[in-house]
Amino acid sequence: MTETSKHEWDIPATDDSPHEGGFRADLQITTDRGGPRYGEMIEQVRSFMGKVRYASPTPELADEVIEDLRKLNAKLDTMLVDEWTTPSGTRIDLPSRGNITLPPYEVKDGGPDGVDAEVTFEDFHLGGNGVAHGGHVAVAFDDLGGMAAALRTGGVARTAYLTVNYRSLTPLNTPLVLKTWVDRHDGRKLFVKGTLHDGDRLCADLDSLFIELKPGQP
Ligand SMILES: CCCCCCCCCCCC(=O)SCCNC(=O)CCNC(=O)[C@H](O)C(C)(C)COP(=O)(O)OP(=O)(O)OC[C@H]1O[C@@H](n2cnc3c(N)ncnc32)[C@H](O)[C@@H]1OP(=O)(O)O
Repeated sequence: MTETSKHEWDIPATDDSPHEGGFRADLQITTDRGGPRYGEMIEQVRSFMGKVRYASPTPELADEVIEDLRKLNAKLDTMLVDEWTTPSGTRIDLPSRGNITLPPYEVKDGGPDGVDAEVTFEDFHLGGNGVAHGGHVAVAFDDLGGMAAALRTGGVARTAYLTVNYRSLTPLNTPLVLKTWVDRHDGRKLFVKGTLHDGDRLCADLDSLFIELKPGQP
């Protein structure tokens, strides 16, 4: 483990919250980790990734960018922590909880009845012909579908299946409305539905099953 494991947010395992596999029952949600400008840092990385998708650098510029990135990677190498203590994924004050791997979304409303979010697929999420890659649409549904399941049960659920029906093209750089809700709840099984709209136009819909995890389930 790295030096940073000594930080106060490194939560020890307890009988109530075993860490072997699965998700931690008491994963701490904070807005402190990463500092006040962590969101800006994520934004810069997102912007960079979008530019990489479209840039055609000269060999000289590629050399420069490689050197710059080596330096940035070396800086972050000094600050690596485990998945439970990184701010990425728990910064609920930031779009997509500060998780760089998700398309940026803002939860407008969320509770046991479902989640209402605004998601924007950016240049980085380009599939082809100027519209979003279907895989990124599925990622957004997976996370926000999982959130609807989690808010219903108060525990963490894992995707058993996820069917996305692509009904029309999903534009980039446009705020879209993504809704998910638990359609049926049967024991540990949560059947979650969802929709993605650009204004009145349905871009995609979701049919999925999430299974509530048992404590310590790998
Ligand atoms: C603010 C913070 C918010 C935080 C919000 C954060 C949200 C993040 C969400 C991200 C979610 C992910 O991407 S999770 C990563 C992607 N998913 C995975 O890797 C899952 C891999 N698969 C598994 O781990 C497992 O197969 C499970 C956990 C899904 C199920 O295994 P299990 O727990 O042993 O349960 P099992 O007995 O098999 O199944 C329970 C019941 O479900 C049924 N079942 C299981 N799988 C299926 C299936 N594919 N299709 C139909 N039915 C199924 C079984 O028949 C059974 O029904 P019956 O006999 O009881 O009737």
